[in-house]
Amino acid sequence: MQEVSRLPTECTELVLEEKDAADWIYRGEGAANLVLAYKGSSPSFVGKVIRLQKAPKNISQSMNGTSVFSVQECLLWKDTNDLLSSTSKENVGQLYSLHIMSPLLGSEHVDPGDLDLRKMVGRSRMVDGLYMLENKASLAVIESTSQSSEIQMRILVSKEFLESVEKNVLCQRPAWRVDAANINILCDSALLVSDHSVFPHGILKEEPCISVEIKPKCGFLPSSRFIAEGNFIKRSITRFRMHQVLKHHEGEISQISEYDPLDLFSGSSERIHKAIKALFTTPQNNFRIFLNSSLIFGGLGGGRDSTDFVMGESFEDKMEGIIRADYGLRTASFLQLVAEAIFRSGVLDRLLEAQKLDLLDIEGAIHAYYNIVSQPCVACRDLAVRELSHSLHSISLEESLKIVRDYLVAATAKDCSFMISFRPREDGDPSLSHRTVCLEPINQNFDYKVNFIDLDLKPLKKMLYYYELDQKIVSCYNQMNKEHGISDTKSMERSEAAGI
Ligand SMILES: O=P(O)(O)O[C@@H]1[C@@H](OP(=O)(O)O)[C@H](OP(=O)(O)O)[C@H](O)[C@H](OP(=O)(O)O)[C@H]1OP(=O)(O)O
Ligand SMILES: Nc1ncnc2c1ncn2[C@@H]1O[C@H](COP(=O)(O)OP(=O)(O)OP(=O)(O)O)[C@@H](O)[C@H]1O
Ligand SMILES: [Zn+2]
Repeated sequence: MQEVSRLPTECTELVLEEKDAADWIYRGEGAANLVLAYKGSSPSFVGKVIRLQKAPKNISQSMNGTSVFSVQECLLWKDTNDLLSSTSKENVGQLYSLHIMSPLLGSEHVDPGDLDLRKMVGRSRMVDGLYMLENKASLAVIESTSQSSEIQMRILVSKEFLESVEKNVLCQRPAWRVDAANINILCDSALLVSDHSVFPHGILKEEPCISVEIKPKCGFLPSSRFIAEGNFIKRSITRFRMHQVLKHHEGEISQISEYDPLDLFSGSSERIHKAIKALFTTPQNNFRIFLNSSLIFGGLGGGRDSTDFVMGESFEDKMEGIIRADYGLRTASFLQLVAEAIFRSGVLDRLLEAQKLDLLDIEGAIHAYYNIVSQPCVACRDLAVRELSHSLHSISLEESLKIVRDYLVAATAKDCSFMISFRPREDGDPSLSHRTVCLEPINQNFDYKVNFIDLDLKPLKKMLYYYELDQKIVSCYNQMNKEHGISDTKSMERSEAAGI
């Protein structure tokens, strides 16, 4: 607690009011949050984005409303520092990202920031070597070793600010996102985080920064012994690829993605390159590119099925002055650069390990879930499943909690995204503040950094939904295979031929 007294005591409260709304512009959104970037000049906000919670219009979509922990969730996360004692449930996401996801993925890739602590209000305390500054709606978490930086913090937002922002961004939001949810205007705070599409101070120095956002999804094939025989296809085709078939079947996408997560997570530079090229061809909501924070490629707001990927002039033209390759070669060079940096960073190795915490697959974890909620197991209504999995219903509560906890952590790792940002490095620049990668064919160096985004806690009550969706994905895939005369064996042979 002593060190905390070194922190400034005279603080000014930060509240975003209606008059501030014009300074915040639409950056993007997912199912649960809407993100705004700052275009004003206040030093407190330059280089930041705010993440606002959304409120689903349809109650059945409100799975993410983790405003209150259930009794079982309290059991699940009881050993996680501070998660349950947080004064505001909105802070849970931050603590989860800090205490659970950051150690798994590497703290250097999880939300570094440089917000001025003097703007922080409220009381402070120290927990496990971390400064926690907190008031009713704000929380900053600062590593005790950190000189001047925070990780992320909440700021207060007025209802009028939210209403005004909601109006301003409406025309930029994809219609299907507008239909699904609005900004939650009952929320009185927002998460303020570093804008990962720029380098710190990049805007002020006017250096070009090109940033790629990738949602890689699950990068391994499950091998759990609890997978039912009828679902064996899961061992040879990724969930992503099977889910594509379902999405296509349901008209959610008009084209099957060429991307296969197994390539991206393969650890082979050639296959990573193949994955990046496939993502560029069929970006869906898995790939977008920003130039100086503006989207230049891919769908805004989690575009599901954009066919018009490039905004304005061609991507090749946009790379002029950034990639020093001849006209016609810049796009290919850039994709090679992205692949090379991902390969060298090793960042996906850690993400894959986190995803693999899902040891038993949902077909195993679902039984542990029912042990925890003490309800009749829905999966065991099927006799064959009951026989295969009966051992899971005799394990201890602690074992069940561990299985489900690990499953949910893995679910976050399977759904998060990362942003990899590049800025050309001046020849002869001796500073070594970031990692550097060289685009060999043209001998051009770039600084790069990698940051994970969307490391939210998944609610326990999603387990049944996960089980049902999994069954739906597999049965749709099997059905399509049957209709097209492709047997499981043939699918497996194809996968093997593709080197999977
Ligand atoms: O189940 P999935 O794989 O479809 O993942 C959902 C994502 O769909 P997609 O990546 O397009 O297939 C989905 O993304 P979109 O809304 O489709 O862009 C969400 O990320 C969802 O998470 P949450 O409900 O916001 O916590 C994701 O749900 P979780 O399964 O991660 O809980
Ligand atoms: N820190 C950040 N820096 C820059 N851009 C960001 C940042 N956080 C989010 N974004 C942008 O905002 C978009 C939506 O954010 P995010 O993925 O956190 O939403 P979400 O609703 O939690 O997503 P999901 O649908 O996966 O649950 C991202 O796709 C990204 O383009
Ligand atoms: Zn069961």
